[in-house]
Amino acid sequence: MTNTAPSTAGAPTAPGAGDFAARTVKIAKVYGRGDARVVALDGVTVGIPRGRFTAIMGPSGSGKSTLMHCMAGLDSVDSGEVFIGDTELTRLKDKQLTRLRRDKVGFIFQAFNLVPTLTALENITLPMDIAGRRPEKEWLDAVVDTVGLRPRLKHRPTELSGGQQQRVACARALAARPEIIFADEPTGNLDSRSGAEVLGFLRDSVRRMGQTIVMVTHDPSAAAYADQVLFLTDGQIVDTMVGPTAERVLERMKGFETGGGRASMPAADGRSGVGPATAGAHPEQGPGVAAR
Ligand SMILES: Nc1ncnc2c1ncn2[C@@H]1O[C@H](COP(=O)(O)OP(=O)(O)OP(=O)(O)O)[C@@H](O)[C@H]1O
Repeated sequence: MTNTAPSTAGAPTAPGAGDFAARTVKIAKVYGRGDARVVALDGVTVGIPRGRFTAIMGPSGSGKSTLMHCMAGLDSVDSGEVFIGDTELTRLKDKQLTRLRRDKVGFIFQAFNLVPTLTALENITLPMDIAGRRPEKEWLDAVVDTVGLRPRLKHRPTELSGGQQQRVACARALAARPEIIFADEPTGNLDSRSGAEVLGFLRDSVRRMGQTIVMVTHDPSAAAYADQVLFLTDGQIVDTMVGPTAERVLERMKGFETGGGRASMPAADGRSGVGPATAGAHPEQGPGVAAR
């Protein structure tokens, strides 16, 4: 895969806010007090480009899940702003936030979170049933075929393999055509073959259906399915890699272990580092900086 990020000089304009399915502006999140105080997010400014697959990586405790939960409106921030599309989440009342999550956000978790008494198809359409929305038949058919579930639609979760259950969870997230899907370690409970299948479906849904997906992962091979990888350490985004490969992601992660976190110099090929990576750039900062 080649780097598609334009050089700063060649970029006609910085991407606008409308190019991002979700974005944050200087968000901070602190847990605990006194000796127990932990700065989980330390002023993160980032945009998640529409119609792209973005992975978030970083050492354990770097703030990946906190960032995802704050962006998805599952957790609150202490300061800063979070947008899903044009909507600023911190200004919403609880009911409005619940509605926004229901209508605009899809989730895929490590534990598949399927309802055991419902069939695969009933699980897929459950969020829309709860919202009182009728699934669009053509779209639902396309989703079911994309994840290869047609022969299994009448099966209950216990009659499905782990990989098939996660495909049901992917279809459930895709079926409602959300603005953005957040996936938290979606392959964490799967063997490598089922994991590769699920990642393939996620990538296909981005390529073929224009879905926007953000995925937290520890696995460089999983991150390599994404269009870009954001690297977090100590609650800050320190690097962006466009067109990742498992080898380059692994190499970058090793740099964090050896203390190479913040001082991320662009690689010689310009494909990594706080360099000309427009994909994760924030509109207020122009191209070239993914955060801060
Ligand atoms: N509810 C909480 N109360 C106190 N501290 C928390 C809480 N949630 C997270 N933290 C702390 O915030 C920091 C960031 O946690 P977070 O779970 O976002 O990291 P992570 O990068 O997702 O880690 P991992 O890869 O291990 O899942 C960690 O130091 C963690 O201990």
